[in-house]
Amino acid sequence: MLALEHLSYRYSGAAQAALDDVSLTARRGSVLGLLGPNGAGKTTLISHVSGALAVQGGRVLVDGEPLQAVRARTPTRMAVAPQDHAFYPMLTVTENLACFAGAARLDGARRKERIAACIHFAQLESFATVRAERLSGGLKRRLNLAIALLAEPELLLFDEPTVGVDPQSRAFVLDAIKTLAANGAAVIYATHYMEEVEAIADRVAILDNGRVLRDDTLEALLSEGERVLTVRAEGVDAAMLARFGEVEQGPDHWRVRLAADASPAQVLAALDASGVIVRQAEFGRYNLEQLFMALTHRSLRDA
Ligand SMILES: Nc1ncnc2c1ncn2[C@@H]1O[C@H](COP(=O)(O)OP(=O)(O)OP(=O)(O)O)[C@@H](O)[C@H]1O
Repeated sequence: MLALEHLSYRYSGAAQAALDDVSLTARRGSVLGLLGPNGAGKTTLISHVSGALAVQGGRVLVDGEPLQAVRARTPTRMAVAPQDHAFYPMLTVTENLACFAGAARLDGARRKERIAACIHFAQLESFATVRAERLSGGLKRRLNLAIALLAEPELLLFDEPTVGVDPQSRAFVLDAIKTLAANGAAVIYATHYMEEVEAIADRVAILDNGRVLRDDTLEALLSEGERVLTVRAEGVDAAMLARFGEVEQGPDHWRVRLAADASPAQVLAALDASGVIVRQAEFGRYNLEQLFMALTHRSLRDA
């Protein structure tokens, strides 16, 4: 549904591009997890789709048509649940929804029906008459979600919607987003929590320094791990390992992404034959965190 093609963006005065040749697709019925540390470019990317930033280089297409044209004709086809709280703190939950329903040009019976449906979807019934400023962090996020859903958008973008949220609301928000995709929406979910991406995304784009390092199905990214051998040993050098696959040296270990025809047993036998004493060897799956570290040489949590 949404296609970003070679999108590049540099903030005025910035030394580095915030987005550098980013190409990605978001499909109906699917969650695209946008995973990257602070400063990776997630918000910049989302701001393009929300219309907050004008395209400098590349294209943003919705079903093949330029985003700007689609937005001008049907502005409510897409919605963003931003990182910040996007509501009026002095108004109650229902008053906020009524206000945003007006802005989305919903009226009459449909307006009433959508407000009730969104309150119900975000499970905010007990808080309908509570002023937004008095809600907990988790409830505020749920209000953000309810507002984003008012006009039944086909494309939904979430920017770190669970930051500062209690575990119960976090689980609720993740489930709700999964349901929206299952009902046919195209969802982009930006976060730096890889466990959330593992929980809800069908496809994952790993973003760092404005560039897409990987873009693949979650399954494909996770299955890469079956071919990774980590070794802790004295006296190893890269040349001993290079013929078995791609070699990386960590602070106290060597990691080999095994080539298709290499097995962990072959590597260990070769090290043994070279007189290396292996202290520890580990063969297993990459999870997203390890994949991220392998790609960027830093941790997602510390980044
Ligand atoms: N208004 C701005 N002016 C100049 N540079 C900016 C501006 N907003 C963001 N940047 C820079 O652009 C890069 C991408 O930032 P962006 O906010 O898109 O990243 P992010 O992945 O959303 O991170 P975060 O989770 O911290 O919001 C960063 O280097 C950031 O410092």
